[in-house]
Amino acid sequence: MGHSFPFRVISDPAFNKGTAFSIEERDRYGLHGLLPPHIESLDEQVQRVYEAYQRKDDDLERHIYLRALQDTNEVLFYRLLLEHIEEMLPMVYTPVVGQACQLFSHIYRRPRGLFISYPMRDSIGSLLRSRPYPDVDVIVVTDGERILGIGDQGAGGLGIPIGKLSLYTLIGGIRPERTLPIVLDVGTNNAERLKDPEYVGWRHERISGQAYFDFIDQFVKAVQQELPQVCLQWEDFATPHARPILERYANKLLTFNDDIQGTAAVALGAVMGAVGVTGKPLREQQIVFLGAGSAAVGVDDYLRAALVQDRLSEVEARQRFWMVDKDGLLHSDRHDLSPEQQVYVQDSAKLANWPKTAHGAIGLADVIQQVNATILIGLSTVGGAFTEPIIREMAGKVDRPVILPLSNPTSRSEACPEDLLRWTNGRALVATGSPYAPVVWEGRTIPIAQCNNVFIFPAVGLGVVASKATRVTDGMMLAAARALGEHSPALKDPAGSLLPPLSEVRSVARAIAEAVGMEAQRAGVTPLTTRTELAARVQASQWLPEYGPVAD
Ligand SMILES: NC(=O)C1=CN([C@@H]2O[C@H](COP(=O)(O)OP(=O)(O)OC[C@H]3O[C@@H](n4cnc5c(N)ncnc54)[C@H](OP(=O)(O)O)[C@@H]3O)[C@@H](O)[C@H]2O)C=CC1
Ligand SMILES: CC(=O)C(=O)O
Ligand SMILES: [Mg+2]
Repeated sequence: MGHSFPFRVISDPAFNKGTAFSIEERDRYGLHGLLPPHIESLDEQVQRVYEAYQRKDDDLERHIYLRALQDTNEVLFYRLLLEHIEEMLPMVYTPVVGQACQLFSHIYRRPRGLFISYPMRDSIGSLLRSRPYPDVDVIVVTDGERILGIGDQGAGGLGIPIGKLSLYTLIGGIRPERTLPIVLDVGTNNAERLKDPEYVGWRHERISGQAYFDFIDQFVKAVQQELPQVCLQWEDFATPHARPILERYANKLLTFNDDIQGTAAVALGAVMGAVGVTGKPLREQQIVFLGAGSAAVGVDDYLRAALVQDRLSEVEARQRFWMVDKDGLLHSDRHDLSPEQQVYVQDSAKLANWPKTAHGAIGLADVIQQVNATILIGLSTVGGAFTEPIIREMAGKVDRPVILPLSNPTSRSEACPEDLLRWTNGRALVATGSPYAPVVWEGRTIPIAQCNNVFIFPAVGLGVVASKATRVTDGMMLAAARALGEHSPALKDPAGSLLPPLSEVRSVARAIAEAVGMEAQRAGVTPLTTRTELAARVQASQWLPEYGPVAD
């Protein structure tokens, strides 16, 4: 038996106001009796749910509580988050969302988003037509294979698109009912998930090779047919799939890969802030990376573009990168590298006298010993890899070492800020992928910036929606990075954070969205308008969680 509309209005999280429904609305929708008689304001509701939240005594329970609130009343969920953004972002996003993905099958409550599983590959169009709301501005899709730094989570990976889209709404102001999280369930190679009797995904090893790419093609075609204007964001795909997918579709639809392009833009923004503090121009930096996967190579590509803009030749710019992966430094004698990685190899002839392992590999410690590194970036998934000797060695050769351990979640961070500041006598300029509390050093409180693509993707979403762009170009992402860099508190105060505080993230998102929209016009991927008109559209498009009239 289906529900009548009066019941739906309180069971649909996009329209539900709970105890805030007015007398007129209660009359109109027949809600008397279903709700307690006292009518609350949104502020009173926020107070009540915050009290309930504070009663939870572990982070996973806090995550579950917030997700349940999101599935009950979205305005209230987003208002609560907005008022407690620093406290709650880690609960809906990294690090706690990692645990939520691992335990997805155990904490699953209500449907949100779409499961598109491989056995249903010939009905993707009809699965998309089951979406709860007709108009969609942004899809975040994952196949669950490289969830943060914790690997293959199969269908549990859906937790990431749900979390990312919450931030598109919270920060970018994309209306909640116009977002759609999707998991492409192509199986899992995670033995623990496969043997878990409660696993909710398709119990099968991952589909690979041509069959995998054909499936992606079927998905993209169905999206183009059903939602031709949507922005399709790829998230947490493993490197062998992430780059080919991006290259195949970037020029054909409104799409981007957040781990490659969003990470690159935020890292460039943070580096710009850091370079402003050190006083040493970008063209004088030597940049060492631990990790050479899709995130790291994405960051290389944008930093390289910035180095060339700073008057280095293409060849000189490439030589500034020292990339270390599991098999050591990337150099010209290695035959295991992808074309994107080969751009960053060092000439092996120059390394002849460097110390090497028995297998001929050059590790991070040796690179730091041989090179006067000024910037050290971690995108390796290896918690604690920036050890005390490595950091002390680096800090012995540079006044203000820039150290960015960017891997997520917290357990995978290459170092914790407190150690980095201790080992460098408070001189390091630090930003991390997951959030950390400020560090007190010799009586000074040092804020730790969260260098995470959360500063970019919601703003890019807002920019493309407001400007009606039809593509996301690298130029638009670089414009986002520059706009973010200009908001670095460190530019005004050398003791300030490299990136803005979360309390300013919505206003910074508007500035980034404008820069993205202007660059989209320059690139010819959106109709022309004035900066003033664009700014007005950005402002008007950024939804604020407030109760409005209920749609009939
Ligand atoms: N802060 C942020 O905004 C973002 C952070 N990230 C984080 O970045 C990390 C990496 O993501 P991604 O590039 O997509 O993942 P990949 O798996 O593609 O990359 C990991 C890289 O690290 C290397 N690596 C693994 N173990 C070691 C080791 N012991 N020593 C040296 N190198 C090692 C891998 O080498 P090999 O190829 O040889 O295995 C690979 O090059 C994740 O933790 C993710 O959470 C990602 C996006 C955004
Ligand atoms: C932040 C992010 O996108 C990641 O760690 O994968
Ligand atoms: Mg990611």
